[in-house]
Amino acid sequence: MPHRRATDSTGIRPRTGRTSGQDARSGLLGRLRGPADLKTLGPDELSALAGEIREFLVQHTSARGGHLGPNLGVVELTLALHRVFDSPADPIVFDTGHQAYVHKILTGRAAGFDRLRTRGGLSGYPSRAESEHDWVENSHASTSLSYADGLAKAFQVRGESDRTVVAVIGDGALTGGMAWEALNNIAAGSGRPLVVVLNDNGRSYAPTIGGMAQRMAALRLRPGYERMLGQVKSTLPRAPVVGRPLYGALHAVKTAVKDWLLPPAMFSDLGLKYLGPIDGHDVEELESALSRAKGFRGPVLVHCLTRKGQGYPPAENDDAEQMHSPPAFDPVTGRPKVTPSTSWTSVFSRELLRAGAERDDVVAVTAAMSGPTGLDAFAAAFPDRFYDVGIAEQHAVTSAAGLAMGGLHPVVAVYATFLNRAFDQLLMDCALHRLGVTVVLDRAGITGEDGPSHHGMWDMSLAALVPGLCLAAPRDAVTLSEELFEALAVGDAPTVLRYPKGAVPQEVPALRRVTSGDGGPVPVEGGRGAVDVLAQPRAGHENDVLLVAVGAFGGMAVEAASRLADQGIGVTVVDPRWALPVPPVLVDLAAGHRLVVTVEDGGRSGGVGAAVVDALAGTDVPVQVVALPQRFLESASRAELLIELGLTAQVLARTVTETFADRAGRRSGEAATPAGPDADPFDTPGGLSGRRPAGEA
Ligand SMILES: Cc1ncc(C[n+]2csc(CCOP(=O)(O)OP(=O)(O)O)c2C)c(N)n1
Ligand SMILES: CC(=O)[C@@H](O)[C@H](O)COP(=O)(O)O
Ligand SMILES: [Mg+2]
Repeated sequence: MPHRRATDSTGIRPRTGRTSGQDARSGLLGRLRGPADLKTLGPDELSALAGEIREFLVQHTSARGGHLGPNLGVVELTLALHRVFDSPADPIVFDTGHQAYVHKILTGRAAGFDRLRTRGGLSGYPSRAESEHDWVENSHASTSLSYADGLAKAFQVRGESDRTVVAVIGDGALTGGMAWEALNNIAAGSGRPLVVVLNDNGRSYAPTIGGMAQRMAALRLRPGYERMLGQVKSTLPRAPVVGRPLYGALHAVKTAVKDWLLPPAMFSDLGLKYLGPIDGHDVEELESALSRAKGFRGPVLVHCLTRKGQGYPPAENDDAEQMHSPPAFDPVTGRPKVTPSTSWTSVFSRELLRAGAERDDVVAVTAAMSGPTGLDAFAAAFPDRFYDVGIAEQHAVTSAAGLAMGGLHPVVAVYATFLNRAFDQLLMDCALHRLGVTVVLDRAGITGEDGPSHHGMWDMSLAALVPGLCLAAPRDAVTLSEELFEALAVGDAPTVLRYPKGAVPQEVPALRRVTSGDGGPVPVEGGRGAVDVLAQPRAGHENDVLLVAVGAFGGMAVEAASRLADQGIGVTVVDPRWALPVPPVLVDLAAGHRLVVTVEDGGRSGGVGAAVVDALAGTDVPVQVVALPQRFLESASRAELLIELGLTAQVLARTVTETFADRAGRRSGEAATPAGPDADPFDTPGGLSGRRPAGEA
């Protein structure tokens, strides 16, 4: 349904120059202390406020990036929500939470946007520490309806029948299976006041896929629907003219006419009352529908048609993603402020395209993120071998198992943190059946400003649990290409590749590739099992330290080795390439060393370091594991967090120096670090976090 473009009434006139919290204190925004202040505003003030909010959003996301498109699309919706419901008594749960900036502005946090998504600043997602109005911090999609179902049941048990739970879920998030598990339960909760607000802008990043999305798109495009709706609406006098009661009655007539014309079978067949579709940019219409929904005192779905990027032409006209989550950009043109350097994602995209051209059994699967994971080029070149399954990682992995059973080699590209969703599918649907499915994990390790539920720090611990699964962590573009093609050569086990967010580092060349140890040649299948030596010590120090650098930390380890050589400590740096399971040749290489140190961009519990400790348990070689602490890491830039956690060449060198001096002679086979999963590896002597080595700034 083509929306009245807000630019007609609230067109954004972005100001150039520095943004400042000052604009949070000017105009209507400046008078806003909290949701209660909204209830006194009239239609014209609301329209003006919507315009101010849009301008505010553009100014503040342009500084450091952020979820501009989604938030521009929910300005009127969020205004109406806070005018109809009484947050926080009535919980408003935002699915994924990336579209909660307006909610934050309306709940007294506008001034904090100067430091949006910065270390210690305003989170880009709801934050319970920030406000009583915030409920869910997890940014993984499709969870809101389950939270809402639980909250509604809790209020029922506690006899708090005057409270209404509201869940705001996008059409994309609604493609997640968990959402339908929840809807099935919500629909049965007749006595529980729960309003599901479907924020339907027709897109995740790209247009939302699937039969449901097609059905809902039809609601917008149905011939005559818009005209009919317009005619019915135009006969409908505005509330101030006839008074709310009559307006409400006439509105009910209009809705009944629509329902009759467009019975929303999807939801009503579930037993869920359905209101809509509503113009998601008409505050008056939204308030009327939401008020009716609130009055229903049971489960009801309000279907709001919105537009991602509404009111800001660069976002409206961004056909790819409608500025879903742009990096810092020029507020006037919408163009990125910085031209991105070659990213891991772009290298993967290029190499997968090459694989697709060489092999017609290679197919690609995305969970609604073809752009961010680098599948767009493959999709354009091989549209019949590309599948977007929606925000449905579980389905993505098991349908890939089906693709493999059918004789193809699927490549499933997801962000590392979202693989958590599909662990059982990887374990039981892929590995148990010994299927050649390749999962490529972008944003592995510390990601940055998206905070704790986005850091990709769990994948190696999960992968290590899966019998038969092989995980590779490329250290640069060359090894990404090698290891991708090695993965595609594996037809009898799942393979995983993982690399971090951002720019791919300079090539880290190998001095040599070791495929066998003292015990004679080690079976190296298609590259798996071979280990790259990246640096080796001067004569006479060959057995001092073996530094096992996983993936993108290869370059840092080589630099640390150089620092250590200056201190007379000999370090052999190796990249295990296929890091899980631990290559046998690595065990051979470790033998005889006075100390083994592992360093990885992943959680310490059950990661590569833990696996190396296990592999060397029977030897007399002490092992120091350097990894991410097993806790939820804050939101900050990747660079800030790496420095804060001591994952730099300088601190790594100091750690090795301390450990070497202090522990290299310890009793046989004992891990140099207490390997308890909750022990913070950085608190060991010479540890990294909390206590910095002497002389560290
Ligand atoms: C489990 C999971 N997979 C993928 C993502 C990445 N992601 C963030 S927002 C988004 C699109 C959400 O679309 P929708 O729910 O329609 O919200 P909109 O952005 O359109 O407001 C995706 C795929 C995620 N947050 N969680
Ligand atoms: C909310 C969400 O999950 C995504 O939009 C994510 O924020 C994008 O992350 P990148 O910016 O790293 O692609
Ligand atoms: Mg959407």
